[in-house]
Amino acid sequence: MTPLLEIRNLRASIGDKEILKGLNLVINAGEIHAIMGPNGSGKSTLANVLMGNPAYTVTGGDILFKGESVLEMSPDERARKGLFLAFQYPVPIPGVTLVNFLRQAVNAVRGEEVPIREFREKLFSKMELLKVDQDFARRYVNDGFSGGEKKRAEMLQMAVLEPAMAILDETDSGLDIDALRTVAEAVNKLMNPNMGLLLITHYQRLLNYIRPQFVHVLVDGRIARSGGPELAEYLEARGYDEFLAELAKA
Ligand SMILES: Nc1ncnc2c1ncn2[C@@H]1O[C@H](COP(=O)(O)OP(=O)(O)OP(=O)(O)O)[C@@H](O)[C@H]1O
Repeated sequence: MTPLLEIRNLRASIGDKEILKGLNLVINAGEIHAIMGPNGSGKSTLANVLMGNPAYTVTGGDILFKGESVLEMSPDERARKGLFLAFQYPVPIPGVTLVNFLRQAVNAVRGEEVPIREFREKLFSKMELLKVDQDFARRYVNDGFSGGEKKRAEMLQMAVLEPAMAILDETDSGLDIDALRTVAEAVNKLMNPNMGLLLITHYQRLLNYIRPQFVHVLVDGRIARSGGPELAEYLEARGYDEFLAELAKA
C-alpha cells in the first residue's frame, strides 16, 4: 500500500543555514504520529516545508503525498490535494466572519464555488460534531478570540476541509487546558481510517490529551529515535538531555 505521506531524506535551509538534515518519516492512513524535540530542533521548519512555505529552500530529498512528489507544488496545490496545515491566523480579519472565511477556504481547496446550501449543511453538521455554538461562526475572524477560541476556529476549519493528511503545529503560545482539550477532542472526533495526522508538539502536555500510535524525537534536523506512546512518557520523565549529549559528542 502506498503511504499517505512519505518524507525521504529531507534537507531544508533558511538562508544559508541548514535546519533539516536528512529527515525520514512514513505515515499511513489511519495513523497519528507525534514529533517532539528540543527547542530549535526544526519542528516548525518541518511543518512549513511540508506546506511549501517559500521562505525555506529544500536542498535534498523528497516529500511524497499519496505517492506523488509535492516539492514543485504551491501551498494551494498541496491544499487541493488534501494536505492541511492548521492555519494560525494571528491577525484579526475585520469584517470577515468565520463562516465566510471557512466558505472561502472550502472554495479555494475544492477549486470551485461550493453551493451555499451545501456548505451550510456541512458547516452546521461539523459544528454540531465539535459542539461549537452557532453564534461563534458569526464572529469576525480572530477578533478578540481567546486561545481556546482560536483553536476551535482552527479545528472547525480542519473539519470542513476534510483533509486526507493534517499537520498540526502546536506551538506553545500560552495555551491553557481548554485550548488543549479543544484540539484533542476535535482530533479524536475527526480522525478516521482514511486520514493521517502529524502532530508537532513543542511541549509535552498535549500528549496527555491525544495518544499518538507513533512518537518521533527530532534532534538537530533528524529523527533521533522513534517509538510508540511510551516514548512520550519516557521524554516526559527524562527530557532531551541524552539526545543533546549524543549530539554534542558527534
Ligand atoms: N527565519 C529564520 N531565520 C534564521 N533562522 C531561523 C529562522 N527560522 C528558524 N530559524 C532557526 O532554525 C532552527 C530551527 O527552528 P524551528 O523554529 O524549526 O525549531 P523548533 O523545533 O520549532 O523550535 P521550538 O520548539 O523552540 O519552537 C533554529 O535554530 C532557528 O533559530
